[in-house]
Formats: sequence, C-alpha cells, structure tokens
Amino acid sequence: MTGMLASVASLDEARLIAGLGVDIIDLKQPAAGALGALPVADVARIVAEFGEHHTLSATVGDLPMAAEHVVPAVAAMAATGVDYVKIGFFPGGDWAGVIEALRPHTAAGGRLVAVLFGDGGPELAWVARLAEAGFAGAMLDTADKSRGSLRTVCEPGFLRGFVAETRRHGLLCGLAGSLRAVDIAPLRALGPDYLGFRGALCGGNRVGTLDVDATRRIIDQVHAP
Ligand SMILES: O=C[C@H](O)COP(=O)(O)O
Repeated sequence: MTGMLASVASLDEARLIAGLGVDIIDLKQPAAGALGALPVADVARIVAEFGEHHTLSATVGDLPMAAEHVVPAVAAMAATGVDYVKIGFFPGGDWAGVIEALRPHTAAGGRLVAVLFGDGGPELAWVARLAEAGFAGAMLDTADKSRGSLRTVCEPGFLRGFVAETRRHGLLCGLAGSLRAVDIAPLRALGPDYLGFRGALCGGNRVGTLDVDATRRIIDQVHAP
C-alpha cells in the first residue's frame, strides 16, 4: 500500500496532524526552500514528543552539494533521533563526493533518503550509487515550486523508471512535488512506498498554514482501497 508523507513546519503543526494517520511526518521549513530545514532544536523537541509512536523524517536544508556542507548538517539532524534524514541532491556540485563522505554514516546505521529533483533532470543511474553507499531511500521532488506538479515536469516513463530502479535496488521510494488530489491515483498506480505533500495540505500555498480537513482528504485518497 502507498503511504502518505506530510511535511510540517512546527511542533504545533505536528500536533495538529499526529492523530490523523499520516505514515511519515516530515519536518521541514518550506519558507526556507524546497527542502528548507527546521532548527535542530525544534526537530529534537518534535522527536521527543512524537518519535516513539510516529515515523519522522527531517530535511537538512537547500545546501550546496559539497561534503563540507552536507555531512555536518546530516550529523546534527541525525543526532536528534529522527528516523530518516532527507538530503537534497541539487543539480551541480559534487554528488559523488557527498555520497562517499556519507558512507561512514550509513555504515553506522544512519538512515538517509536522497531527494532528487525531477525538474533538474537527474540521471537514474544515481539510484544504484545511492543504494551501494547504503542509503535507505530515494525520493523524487521538485525544486521550482512554480512549475507545477511532479507529473507536469516529468514524463510518465521517467517516473515509472525511477520507481522501478529504486525497487530493483531495495530502496524506499517516495514521490512528491506540488502534488494535488488529481495526482494521487496516477502516481499510486506506479507503486511508490509513499507520496509526499505540503502545498496541498495548505490550500495550495506551501508556506501557508496547514489545514486539517485538507490533510484528512489527502490521507483518505492516498490510503483508499
Ligand atoms: O516532501 C514533500 C514535500 O514537502 C512536498 O512539498 P510540496 O507539496 O509543497 O511540493
């Protein structure tokens, strides 16, 4: 069954949706970018309140793709006890160096999810490299939120290929990127582990306030038989 990931920007928002049946509560600051990070202290507070009974992920921010930026941010976020740390692989920079520098972290049991950006035209060959380096999952998202949903910026064949490639390498597979209700059925049909949402939970404005009824409607559609 496909699960639902919901991004929240605060402890208050986590409290609002904690009882609704979201599969992954994702901690991020949308106002700070596609994968804007919450302060580590805020994440630690949310983990303390919800970590025992909920699966939590947290982003490390829209960082330059260089080991000296990414590795300390991952270490700090992982130290909060969050289940998954999400790392944006933005176009350009040293992807191979970042992956290599994170190897000790995955070898020590750290669960990392690489977020690739569909609107950046990532090569699917990276999925195998991530799996080989011990990443737990890979996700497709969009960096430019003004360009429409993941289904607008990616060909169906590319999305199918991404899901197949993550499956082939045993990675957790997530799809996100300005997804709306209309995207749920076609993307569910591809068989990802989860679909991720922020904007659709806030009346279309991802930096706005999370709406509980909108969140309920999306959960029901993602989980529909
Ligand atoms: O990880 C999922 C994202 O938070 C999705 O955000 P978005 O729906 O605003 O693109």
